[in-house]
Amino acid sequence: MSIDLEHVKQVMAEADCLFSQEQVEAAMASMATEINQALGDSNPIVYSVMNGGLIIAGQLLTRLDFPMEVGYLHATRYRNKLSGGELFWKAKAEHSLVGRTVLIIDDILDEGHTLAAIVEYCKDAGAEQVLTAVLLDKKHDRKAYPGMRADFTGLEVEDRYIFGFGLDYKGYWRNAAGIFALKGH
Ligand SMILES: O=P(O)(O)OC[C@H]1O[C@H](OP(=O)(O)OP(=O)(O)O)[C@H](O)[C@@H]1O
Ligand code: HPA
Repeated sequence: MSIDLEHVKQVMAEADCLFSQEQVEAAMASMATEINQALGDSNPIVYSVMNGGLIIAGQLLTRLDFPMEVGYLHATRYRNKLSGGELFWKAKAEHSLVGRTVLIIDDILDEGHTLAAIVEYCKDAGAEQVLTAVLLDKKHDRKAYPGMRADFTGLEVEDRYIFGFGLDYKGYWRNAAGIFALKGH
């Protein structure tokens, strides 16, 4: 489906900037410090969750200072819409996860169904320990289970439709260097 580029530009022009690039980078630096302390000796496999996890993973990984293997998983449940549906797997792990520590990196824990399913998948595949890191945790009471949190969180974000730093508006603005909220949502 094609989208009107003028509309895409208008969305950015009208959006509210919730966090600047500097604030996001400071949050990633704090996450990296925590992850370096927690996982330094665990020889983990680190997976980014495509597509949204691409930017945060790329920028977080260079701040991590220990040996690791890196790969990606691709699971999606929003598919360019503003609300989530059933989880659709596009790519699963290429490594054996048996006995391994796995770190999953994603852009956002919104309702948490995506991360919950990925953690379950990794455990079913034999991972000894599965940890999760998200740039954003959206504040609301609709989590997959009460009190759900990632092991490492960068920033808490209000309950609006968010884009930038990997998060998209209808497939666009993943490249935006800040965290933005859609006008009226
Ligand atoms: O916590 P949840 O409510 O499950 O939502 C979070 C997930 O939604 C987004 O992915 P999406 O399905 O939009 O695919 P994308 O990464 O390709 O944008 C985001 O990147 C997370 O993976
Ligand atoms: O607020 C959001 N924005 C973009 N993608 C998302 N996936 C889950 N929540 C969001």
